[in-house]
Amino acid sequence: MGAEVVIEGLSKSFGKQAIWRDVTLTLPPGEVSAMLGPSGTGKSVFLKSMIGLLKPDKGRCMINGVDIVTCSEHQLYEVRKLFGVLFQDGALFGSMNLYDNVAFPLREHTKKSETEVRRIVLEKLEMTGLNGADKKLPGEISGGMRKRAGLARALVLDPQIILVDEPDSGLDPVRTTYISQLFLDVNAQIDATFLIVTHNINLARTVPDNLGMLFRKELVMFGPREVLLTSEEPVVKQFLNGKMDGPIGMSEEKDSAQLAAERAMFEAGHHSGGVEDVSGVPPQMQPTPGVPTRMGAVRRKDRVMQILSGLPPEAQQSIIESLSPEEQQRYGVRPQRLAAAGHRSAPRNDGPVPNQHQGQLPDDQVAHIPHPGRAGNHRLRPQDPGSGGA
Ligand SMILES: Nc1ncnc2c1ncn2[C@@H]1O[C@H](COP(=O)(O)OP(=O)(O)OP(=O)(O)O)[C@@H](O)[C@H]1O
Repeated sequence: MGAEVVIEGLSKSFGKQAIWRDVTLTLPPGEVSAMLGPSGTGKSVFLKSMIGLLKPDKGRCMINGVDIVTCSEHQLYEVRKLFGVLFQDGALFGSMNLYDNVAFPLREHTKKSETEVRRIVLEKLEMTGLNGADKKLPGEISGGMRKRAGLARALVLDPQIILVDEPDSGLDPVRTTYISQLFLDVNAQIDATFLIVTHNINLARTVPDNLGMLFRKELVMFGPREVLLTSEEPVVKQFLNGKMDGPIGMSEEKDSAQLAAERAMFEAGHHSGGVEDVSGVPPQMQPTPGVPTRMGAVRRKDRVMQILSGLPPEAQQSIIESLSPEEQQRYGVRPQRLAAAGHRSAPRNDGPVPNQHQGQLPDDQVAHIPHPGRAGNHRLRPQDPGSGGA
C-alpha cells in the first residue's frame, strides 16, 4: 500500500513573496488526490516541497514517520526513493532512447543486473502502453507518449507516492483522458498514493478520490471529491466553470473595484466565458475492465463513510447516491429523495468524526481567505452540517 502523507501548517515563501501558508492536509494512502488552483498559486512549488527539492519555511510534511522539512540529508535521500515524479514534459533525456531513459533510475540507484533491469523496464513500458517503443528517442514520439514514458520511468523504483505535475499540458482532451485512465489503472495495480496537480476540470471532476484547491496563498479546501464539487464557494464555482465572473482575475485575484465593474458588465449582458454551467458530481472513472480493483477506492469508501456526518449536506447526498443499494444498506444510509418520503437518510453511526480535516473543514482548518474590500477575513465554510441533508 502507498504511503500516507501528513502535511501540517506548511508555509513557503521566496524572500518576501509568500507562495502559500499554513497548508494542512493528509493524502490518504493509496488514494488518488488532485490539487487545483489558478496559475501561479504555487502548485508546482507544493510538489517540489513535498519531495524536498524546495525547503518550506515552516510546518511539517510527514512521510513514513519522517518529517522531510527537518530531517537529515541522508533521511531525505531515503524518503525520496519512495517517490515517483512525472514532470510536465516527462523530463526525459533527449539523447537517450526510451529504454535507457526508463532504465536510468535503476542503473543510477540500484545494483540490479542488466537482465533484471531489462525485465523491469519492459514491464513498465508494457504497463504504460509503450510496448515496442523502447528504441525511440523522445524527439521522435508524441507528447502523450513522452508523458507515458515519464510515468514508466517514475515507476521503476516501485514508488509508494506518485506526484504528477499538470499531466494535460500540451495534450488534447482525448489524450488527457487516456493518461487519466492510465493513472487509475496504475493506481489499481500498485496501490500507490497519487497527487496530481492540474487545471483540467474534466480530469478533476472524474479522476481523483480527493480534491483540493489553492488560492490567494491558502489551501481553500481539501477533502473527498464530493465536497469541492458541490461547494457553493464563489472561487471554486468560478474555477470549475472557467468563467471571468468571480474573484479570480487575470493575474490571480481582483480588487473590489474591478470585481464590481465586471459584475455590472456581466449583468448588462457581456459574455463571462464558459459554455455551460458545470455543477454536480459526475461518476468517477474506473480502472479498465480486467485491471485489479482499486484498493485505495475500497478503503476510501469506508474512510469517507466514517466522516460522512461531518461533511456538508450536499456532499453527503452525493456520496450516498454513489453507493449501490447493497452498500447503502451496509452503511445504514439512504438517499435524501427517499428521506423525503419518510425514510432515514443520515448515517446511523453519529460517533466521533476521525481525521476531520479530510472533508469537514472545521474552524481551525478552514482557510482564511481575505476578500478585497471587506473588513476582516471571510471564512470559507461548508454549509452547516446540521442544517439538513443526510
Ligand atoms: N525557485 C523559485 N524562486 C523564486 N520564485 C519561484 C521559484 N519557483 C517558483 N517561484 C514562484 O512561485 C510562484 C508559484 O509558482 P508555481 O510554478 O508553483 O505556480 P503554479 O500554481 O504551479 O502555476 P502554473 O499553474 O502556471 O504552473 C510563482 O510566482 C513563481 O514565480
